[in-house]
Amino acid sequence: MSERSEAGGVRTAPAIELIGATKRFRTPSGALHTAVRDLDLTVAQGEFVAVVGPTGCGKSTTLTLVSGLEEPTEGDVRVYGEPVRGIGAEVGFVFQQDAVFPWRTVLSNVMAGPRFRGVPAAEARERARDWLGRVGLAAFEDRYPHQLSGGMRKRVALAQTFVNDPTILLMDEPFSALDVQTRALMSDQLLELWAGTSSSRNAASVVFVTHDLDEAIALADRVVVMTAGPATVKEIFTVDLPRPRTVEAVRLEPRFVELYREIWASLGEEVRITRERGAGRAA
Ligand SMILES: Nc1ncnc2c1ncn2[C@@H]1O[C@H](COP(=O)(O)OP(=O)(O)OP(=O)(O)O)[C@@H](O)[C@H]1O
Repeated sequence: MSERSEAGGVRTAPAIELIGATKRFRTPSGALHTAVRDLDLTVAQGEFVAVVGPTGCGKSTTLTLVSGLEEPTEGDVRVYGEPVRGIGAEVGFVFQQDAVFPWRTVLSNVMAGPRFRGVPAAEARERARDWLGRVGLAAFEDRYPHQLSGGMRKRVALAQTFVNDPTILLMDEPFSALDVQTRALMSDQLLELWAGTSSSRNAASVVFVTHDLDEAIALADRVVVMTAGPATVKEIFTVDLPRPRTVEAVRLEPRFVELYREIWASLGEEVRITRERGAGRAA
């Protein structure tokens, strides 16, 4: 049996397990659409896994199964060895869209999560300020989201997520709306924040969905290639590049280029299948 951190024990189960997970949705016409099919994936505690796959194949649906927002139609989804039931307190999300409250200041946005979880205001404020410092926004705590750049808003979103001390981070194309340079800086910042959790008992495990194979290799310990929809795991590649990494430097390593070529051979085939099926066709 897995032990929970509240008991102070060491958890032995993997952070995430999807075992034969299948998800079918009923479409507006009443037909059943399979988004995820018989998917097996295990994410170890403290591991950073990137998920790549053709557009519409079922990557986001896979994340929603882990988050507890959706239940699998068949199969099991477990977090620390326990079946997922509803949204777990240990799970943090970062999506493509900003999840900031526009009417609240930066500080108030970052405090919102801990306050919602019952942390007293003074402590929540202290924790929020600590995280705003770590993401380089200490001087901006009184600003409103519309007064920030896209990259700064993303940093607020990261602070908002990490302040809740999640041990599972689900990230769905979190940086895709950013320009290339800001994106690289954000990726480095994410790697730093994630590495900062590794010395603690609650090392964070990350599942990072992206369309960008460069980003996937630069960030992850393993890259999971999904099939054309319905999504299932096609192949998993171990990224044997040393850490700490910075995304701009790691891209120049010969091993990076080799990995890119190997993974693209697998991913490109699925992208072609999806294209041949034609945009918008339901599988
Ligand atoms: N709630 C839902 N009801 C019906 N169909 C859904 C629902 N959610 C997702 N789908 C369908 O499931 C399939 C997979 O969608 P999903 O968003 O998981 O793909 P994705 O790989 O994340 O896509 P993208 O790469 O474009 O972001 C799509 O065909 C989508 O239309």
